[in-house]
Amino acid sequence: MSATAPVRPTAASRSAGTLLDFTNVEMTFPNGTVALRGVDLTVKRGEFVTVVGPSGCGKSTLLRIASGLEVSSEGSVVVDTDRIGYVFQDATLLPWRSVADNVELLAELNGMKAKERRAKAQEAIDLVGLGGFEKNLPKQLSGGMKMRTSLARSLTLEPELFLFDEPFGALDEITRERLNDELLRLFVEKQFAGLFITHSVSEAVYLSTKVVVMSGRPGSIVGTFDVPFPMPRDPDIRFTPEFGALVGEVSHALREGHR
Ligand SMILES: Nc1ncnc2c1ncn2[C@@H]1O[C@H](COP(=O)(O)OP(=O)(O)OP(=O)(O)O)[C@@H](O)[C@H]1O
Repeated sequence: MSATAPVRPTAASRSAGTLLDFTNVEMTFPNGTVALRGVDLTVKRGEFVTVVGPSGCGKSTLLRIASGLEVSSEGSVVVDTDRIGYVFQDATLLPWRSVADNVELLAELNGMKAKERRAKAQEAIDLVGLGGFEKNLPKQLSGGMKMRTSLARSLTLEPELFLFDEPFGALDEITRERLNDELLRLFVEKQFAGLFITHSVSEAVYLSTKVVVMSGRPGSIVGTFDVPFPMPRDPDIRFTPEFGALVGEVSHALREGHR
């Protein structure tokens, strides 16, 4: 197989509710760096899939290929939706725009009419708990509030598939845990499918219906773990022996894949 941009799905994958399907995906950059090799990955409706792996193993590359920002050099990538949300490591807010105007940006770029996008933005702002901060500029926000603004901006487009590139990595633990709970609430309420990147194994297990472990570069998948805990999740689940045991198993696979 040769370089492939994302393509539309077949009837079979559509009926299985598959939104994203990677088969034998490889990524070699023009400078010869092989970032991904033989990656098979699916994300279906109702799933929240988290990818953990060592630094530089190709996690962001995988997300960029899923979003269409990058084209894989080998393999097939099938994406069954146009409504893709993307939240980056950095909130990427425009410093001169207020929270409300930042949240409206994607809808504005997509040509949504002013009245509709204002209503959508306000709904998204309320959903992420930023009501009352609409007029604030980014410099007047905490790190957590910036990420909430970034989340709200993507929510205005009502994504079916939401891609998250380690969005909470720079936040303190309390804020991160709070945002994990907010994200789970949104996942249950808005019913998007998620593909989430993190370095934190406990964050991965807490958020996900499935955790995928990648090896060191070139990244390939060395383990897949179904997470059996029901949604919505009780934050105290983190302190149960079952949760600890699964975190242990994923951590073990991560260490093995990094040898
Ligand atoms: N445009 C590019 N050209 C050449 N090499 C690249 C390019 N983009 C990424 N790489 C390389 O590909 C590998 C994977 O990068 P990527 O950012 O996907 O890793 P990552 O797992 O997300 O890393 P981290 O966890 O540190 O964010 C790295 O070695 C990186 O240097």
